[in-house]
Amino acid sequence: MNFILHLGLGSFHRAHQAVYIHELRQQGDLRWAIAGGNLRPDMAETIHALQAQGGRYTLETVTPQGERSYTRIESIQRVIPYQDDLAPLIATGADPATRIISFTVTEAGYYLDANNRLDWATFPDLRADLDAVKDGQAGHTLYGGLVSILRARMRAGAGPVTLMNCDNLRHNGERSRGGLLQFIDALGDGALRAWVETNTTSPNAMVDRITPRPTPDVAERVKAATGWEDKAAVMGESFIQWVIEDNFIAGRPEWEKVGVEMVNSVQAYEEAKIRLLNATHSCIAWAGTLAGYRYIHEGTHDAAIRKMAFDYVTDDAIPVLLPCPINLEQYRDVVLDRFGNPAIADTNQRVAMDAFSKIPGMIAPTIRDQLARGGSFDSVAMLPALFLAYLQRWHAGQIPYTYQDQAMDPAAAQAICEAADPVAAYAADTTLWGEMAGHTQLVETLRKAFARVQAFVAERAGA
Ligand SMILES: NC(=O)c1ccc[n+]([C@@H]2O[C@H](COP(=O)([O-])OP(=O)(O)OC[C@H]3O[C@@H](n4cnc5c(N)ncnc54)[C@H](O)[C@@H]3O)[C@@H](O)[C@H]2O)c1
Ligand SMILES: OC[C@@H](O)C(O)[C@H](O)CO
Repeated sequence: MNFILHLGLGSFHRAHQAVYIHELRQQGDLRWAIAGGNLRPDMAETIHALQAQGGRYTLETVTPQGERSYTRIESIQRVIPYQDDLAPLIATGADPATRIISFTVTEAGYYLDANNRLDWATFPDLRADLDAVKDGQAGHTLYGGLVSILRARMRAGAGPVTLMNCDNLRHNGERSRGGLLQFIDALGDGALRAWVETNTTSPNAMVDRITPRPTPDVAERVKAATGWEDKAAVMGESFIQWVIEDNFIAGRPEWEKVGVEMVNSVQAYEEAKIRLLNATHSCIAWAGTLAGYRYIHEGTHDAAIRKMAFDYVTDDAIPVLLPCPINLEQYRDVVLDRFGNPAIADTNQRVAMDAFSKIPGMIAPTIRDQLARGGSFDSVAMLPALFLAYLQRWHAGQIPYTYQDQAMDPAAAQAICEAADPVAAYAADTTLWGEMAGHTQLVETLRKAFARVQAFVAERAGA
């Protein structure tokens, strides 16, 4: 049997990649299975539960009409519990039966700046990881972890392996490969660099299925529907899509038999997904939080919030994506319908997170493209303006949930909020804006957008 070693055994992997392999196995193709674990000591309870359940768990899916279905997923054949030296993960990665190493480590797990350079200055944990790997310890960022695994694989002569990124990141294969090679260069390991260049490929991919953080009621519904006491149940929308560039150096599952689109270039799909779905999702989460909503579907059904999202896509995002083989107006409408499904009950908390990675990765590119073509970017500017208002609430301790942001420097965020001119300070932040930081048109457009956001917030406060 061939293995995919997956790093980052979160909800999304279990509602997406694991489902496709499960479906292949259900068709009788037992040639591939998944081994998975985390690079960090998080989700200990879920990993423990998964291990106790032999890697099996129930997936609940919900259609736009609210119909629910339950499937017991059996493709994760090996659950690798976390240990500090990552020895079991490294051993699995160095096993010749492992032909693909895939990963979901969140958008914040890549540490790249707008020029695709590793941002050592902003992310001290990256430097700490490099030092740990230099000292012969296992790395715990994606790059340090992969170096530990790939060095062991090279030494074991275990052969080529595909590195498959499944995160929402533009050019996700290429960019994470670039980060990995820079990390190896910083280590000064020329032999590993040469081995990686010859023995690995990194296909780009677009992944899609809204997968909320499972709440206790998922397990309750699973129990009621199946009788199974499942401590690792997940839920997602019925919609699912995966488009992958067909660039696998050591073989791959016959994914096309279960609906995966294998293509030469994923670019049109990823741009549509990142700009029309992910950026819009963040818009609704930030605006929805400011308006006092808890769930994404509530903000989606609020006419003012829906208009901000619709105008952003229509006025500013679609024009810079044309020409495009995808019908982008239709894509926009389907996405808004998906967000509006109350049965998904996805929270603003999950979607609002990691803005300091999502703004540069998902929103700034549209501003950059509009600036380059001399176009207006009033509608897209509403998104970062919403986040500035959100950040000010966070600073005032008024966000009604914990805001998580791995890329945010709290001191820099505090300085923005306390500045005499917060808009100018925000527009000057290089983590968010790269080379556009401080650009006059950026400052002025953000200022106008922020005034509109303040009017929206004031109106809601008075309502
Ligand atoms: N949930 C969705 O709707 C969805 C849909 C499409 C794509 N994705 C992608 O999957 C990612 C994870 O989503 P999820 O729902 O599984 O989240 P999750 O919180 O359930 O899991 C996050 C996983 O990432 C790992 N991780 C987090 N930060 C890391 C870091 N800095 N270095 C190494 N590992 C790290 C954790 O160990 C965990 O395994 C998203 O950030 C996104 O890129 C999610
Ligand atoms: O925008 C937040 C994402 O996690 C989103 O749920 C996902 O990308 C949908 O595929």
